[in-house]
Amino acid sequence: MGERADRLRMDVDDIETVAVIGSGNMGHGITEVVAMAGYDVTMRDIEADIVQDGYESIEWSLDKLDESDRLDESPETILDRISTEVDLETAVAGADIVIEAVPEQMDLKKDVFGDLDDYAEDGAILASNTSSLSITEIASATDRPEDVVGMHFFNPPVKMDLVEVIYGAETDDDTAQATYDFVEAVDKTPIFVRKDVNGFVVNSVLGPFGEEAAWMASEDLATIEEIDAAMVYGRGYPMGPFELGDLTGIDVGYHVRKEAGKEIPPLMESKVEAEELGRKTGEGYYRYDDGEGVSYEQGQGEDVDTLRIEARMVNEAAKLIGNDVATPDAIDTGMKLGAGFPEGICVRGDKLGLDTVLAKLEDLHEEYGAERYEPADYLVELVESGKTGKEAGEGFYEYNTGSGPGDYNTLNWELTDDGLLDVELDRPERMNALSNDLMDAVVDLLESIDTEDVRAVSFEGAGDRAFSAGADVTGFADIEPAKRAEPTEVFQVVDEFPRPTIAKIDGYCLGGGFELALACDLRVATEDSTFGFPEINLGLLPGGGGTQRALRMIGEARAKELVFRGEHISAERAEDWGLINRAVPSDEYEDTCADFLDDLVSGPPLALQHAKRVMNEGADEDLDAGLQMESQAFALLLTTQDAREGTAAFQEDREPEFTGE
Ligand SMILES: C/C=C/C(=O)SCCNC(=O)CCNC(=O)[C@H](O)C(C)(C)COP(=O)(O)OP(=O)(O)OC[C@H]1O[C@@H](n2cnc3c(N)ncnc32)[C@H](O)[C@@H]1OP(=O)(O)O
Repeated sequence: MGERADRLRMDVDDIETVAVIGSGNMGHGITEVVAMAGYDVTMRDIEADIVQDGYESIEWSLDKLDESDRLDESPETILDRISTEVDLETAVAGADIVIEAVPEQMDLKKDVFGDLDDYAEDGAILASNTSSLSITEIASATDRPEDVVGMHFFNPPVKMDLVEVIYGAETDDDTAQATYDFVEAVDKTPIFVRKDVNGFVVNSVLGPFGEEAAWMASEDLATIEEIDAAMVYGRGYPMGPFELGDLTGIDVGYHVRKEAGKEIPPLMESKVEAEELGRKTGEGYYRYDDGEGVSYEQGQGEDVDTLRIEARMVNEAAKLIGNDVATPDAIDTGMKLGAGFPEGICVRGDKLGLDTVLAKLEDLHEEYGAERYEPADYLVELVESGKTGKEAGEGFYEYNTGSGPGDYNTLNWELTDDGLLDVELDRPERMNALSNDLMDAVVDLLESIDTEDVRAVSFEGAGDRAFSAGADVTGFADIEPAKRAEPTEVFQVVDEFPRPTIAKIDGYCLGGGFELALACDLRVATEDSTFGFPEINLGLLPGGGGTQRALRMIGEARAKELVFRGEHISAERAEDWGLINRAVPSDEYEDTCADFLDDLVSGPPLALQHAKRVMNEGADEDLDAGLQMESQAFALLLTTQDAREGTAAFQEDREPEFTGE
């Protein structure tokens, strides 16, 4: 066990050895994640056969990851870190953190925690992977509730990025912080749930998604298919509420609501009574065994009152924030990573207008008198103080009001002292797909930043899988064709930005993502990156300049091959065809990018600006016109201080210092 001078100063660096209790779906998934991150881990279950099944599932999963090149090490190396055990005392001996993942029954969990209290090392973190039970009550089975914390992985842990870190009533801050840091150390994204509320964050907000939909269908306000179609095609959710209910099991949500003493929508009640519980029983809201299964279509449900469902989710978020359970950022991260929402619910609330959301809830409350529509105090407070959302400049978040770039939900940026504007597309859970929000953020950043402070711009994608996998296809249903008939602003703004731009590409660079990279001046990629215009497979064409920029760059035959066939090409081929400047091995990538950027940042700003302009504009002109533009720019640059400095430095055999004057 790691040395700990003072157990209250628990730190992630103290954690070396992990025990996972339970080898079912969650238990073996968590074991795999922890071992992949380099920790020694013991997985324990009550019988040798059961724990062996879990181990074999890990072997299978690691092989699959290996086949698709998703492992940094061999499956054997990772498996070597995993041992299996049946005896609980042996399993937890020496473990710095114990993660319990036994079935969701309070009595069973309390038994396990009672035993952990006896056997686990003094000061070890005792974490429960419960998705719905009270951490405070689980902790009450021990004499050390300050060491007990919730650590809710989502299913399947290997694929899902989110982990909720939940405080019980007595959880020590150091325990919670070390757990949070440990989640990051195993390459997952943690969010704090600072109070032990029913449903934690994700299930609290997600609750009304299925429930309000069921109330609406119970009252014949719309059909199941209409509501699902409206939420998916109209509002961009990855699944309809009924489709999701059938997948997770209608009884699951039903029991959670029953235990919380909530009123149950009649449709949900009748499905549970008839034991039509979803996919697992062959019938739920849809019929699977004897029917066509999920059967909604685009265009259905255009009149469905989707605000009713979204207003209730926004209200849940407001309750969590007002009660200091979670921040808007944590909630939004949770909903995107844990529930696949196209954007955070707080961002969505701000866009809908919190006054609109409040008015909807008040109308419903007046009509039905039901507690579920009662507006959260915090929501009322925001609206009364004029913080009604994005349009007002502040809601759950503060927005940029035009006095310079601000913080963005889907994009991170930093301007270094030497003038590098470092931009990160930040939607790793969606392969950094370009949502309207993200494209607006890029435009806002480039248009509001003071160009004088910038010497070069670099774009990269967050996470380790993609630069960007294209425009966000889930938002296509919202686009009005008439509005899309003009070139998309973001590609123009990047193309015309008066400083050199570079795309740093590590992973998928597809569709609109590829077009963003092509709108940059230069492109450096890892050899493992993949490029392509898959739009044709969606019945579309590259709509962000791809047909035109690729054509001019690589000629008709190759551009048409890319666009017509929609196939992915390797970085090697992209380099060979002249689509990118360099394809380099991963271990040379950062250095190569740094070399490019050093040259751009220390180069003469005015000369770079004019070189970029005449090359961009000249590409569309005949040679004479292009040469004319070039000569004019050359003459103009001769009058600059930078040109004098450059020539003087050459003669004096020193490095020039360009100032842009
Ligand atoms: C004007 C411009 C037009 C366009 O750009 S149209 C879009 C063109 N792009 C595409 O068609 C690419 C779509 N994406 C893919 O084909 C695949 O992804 C990849 C090959 C890039 C990776 O495949 P895999 O490794 O199996 O990952 P995964 O489970 O498909 O993706 C992880 C999550 O990312 C979401 N996602 C990926 N690309 C997009 C996208 N373009 N728009 C919206 N979401 C996207 C997925 O759905 C999924 O999400 P979940 O985990 O919730 O299932």
